[in-house]
Amino acid sequence: MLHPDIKEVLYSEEEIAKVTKDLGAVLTEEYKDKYPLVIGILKGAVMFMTDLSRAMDCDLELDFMDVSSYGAGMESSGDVKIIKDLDTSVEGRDVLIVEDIIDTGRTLSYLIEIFRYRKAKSIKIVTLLDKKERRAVDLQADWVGIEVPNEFVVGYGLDYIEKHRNLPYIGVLKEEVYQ
Ligand SMILES: O=P(O)(O)OC[C@H]1O[C@H](OP(=O)(O)OP(=O)(O)O)[C@H](O)[C@@H]1O
Ligand code: HPA
Ligand SMILES: [Mg+2]
Repeated sequence: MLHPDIKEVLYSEEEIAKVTKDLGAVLTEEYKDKYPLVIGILKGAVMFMTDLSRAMDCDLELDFMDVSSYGAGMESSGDVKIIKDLDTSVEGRDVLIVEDIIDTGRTLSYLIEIFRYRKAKSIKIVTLLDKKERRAVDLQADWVGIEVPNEFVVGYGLDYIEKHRNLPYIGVLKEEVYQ
């Protein structure tokens, strides 16, 4: 049943699974002899990371990093903080950053700067969702699952004040929920 806070489902569980499987096949080819360090950005990317990595039929290493730029609101502050760093060194590694959504691009441009400074061999980005209209900095993903309209979306990892990450689909919140 549709959650009462959700106005509309944008992408169903089945559509997300198909996009993820297709991206997994492309990434399998790209990384089959590279033993990449696949880095999920907590918490939003958790669902996508677990499904995508299982769709990649090659050896890889998983790690997680938690950065925050949004606080509790709906607007990125641009002030990115590391909440949890990686356990692994990126030096000399082929790094694949996994994100649930790119919005302003600030989170990822900060991470790319850090991984460059730490001497990663290559740094690429895969994101399930790309909200291109909202970009505030020059940042492009290498692989995009779905381009999303400029609406606040939740589900499949994405939250509104920590809620709705567990919805199996991606939907748009009703205005009355955040107004
Ligand atoms: O392109 P940007 O404007 O930087 O926004 C995208 C980032 O914002 C969200 O994370 P958030 O910082 O809200 O934390 P969360 O993943 O724990 O929800 C999302 O998961 C991305 O990581
Ligand atoms: O549309 C969004 N939904 C949830 N979290 C987000 N972080 C950036 N954009 C979004
Ligand atoms: Mg995030």
